[in-house]
Amino acid sequence: MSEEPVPQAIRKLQPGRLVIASHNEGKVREIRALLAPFGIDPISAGALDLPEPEETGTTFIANAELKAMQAADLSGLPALADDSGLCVEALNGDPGIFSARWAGPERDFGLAMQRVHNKLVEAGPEAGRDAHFVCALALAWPDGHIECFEGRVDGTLVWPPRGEHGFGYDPMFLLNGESETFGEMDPDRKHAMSHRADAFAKLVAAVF
Ligand SMILES: O=c1nc[nH]c2c1ncn2[C@H]1C[C@H](O)[C@@H](COP(=O)(O)OP(=O)(O)OP(=O)(O)O)O1
Ligand SMILES: [Mg+2]
Repeated sequence: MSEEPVPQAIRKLQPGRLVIASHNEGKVREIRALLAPFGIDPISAGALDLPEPEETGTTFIANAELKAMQAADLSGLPALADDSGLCVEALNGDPGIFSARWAGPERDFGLAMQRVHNKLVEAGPEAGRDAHFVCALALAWPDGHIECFEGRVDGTLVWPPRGEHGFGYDPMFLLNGESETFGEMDPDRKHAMSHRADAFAKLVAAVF
């Protein structure tokens, strides 16, 4: 069996030598699963006790960049950050970059999903249920070099939420063409077709 050539960057990303600049367990789990086929076993920002930066950016990319740069700076290791969110067409893209903040300080996504639903009810019966997830990934190197990639998937919102898998808004998101919400889907299936998988494929194509 012939071996795949090992590209330059993957040699630099040695096991235990990449930080996932996220404090969200659900995301860290998904990013670990996406990196596993490359033999990369990353360290999480939480395990390194890195602080959670304030997300002052006005775009997903800007927030991913600031999280990745801070983690690379403080750890001296390459750092991968993810800034993501749910954008609802009838709500002009809300909650968007504020998706985590809609869950309040307790990060209660039952509450966040209820808020989305309430706003759609307020918007009236003609407001559609179309929505998309966005994932911006930023890979920052300790020398200051940074690379960014954005992924997206389109779907519709269901009510009530369905399923116990995943995290965040997964139980109310139905990917176009699917019958199970991201919350009902087997995690491997979600990892293969999510916005995070889309962004990750772009990162792999460019970096690895
Ligand atoms: O696949 C997903 N399935 C469901 N919900 C999702 C997903 N991807 C992002 N989301 C929602 C929830 C999350 O909390 C927020 C991201 O906010 P975002 O600031 O990027 O992440 P976060 O504050 O949870 O962790 P951190 O900034 O430490 O990476 O969007
Ligand atoms: Mg955040």
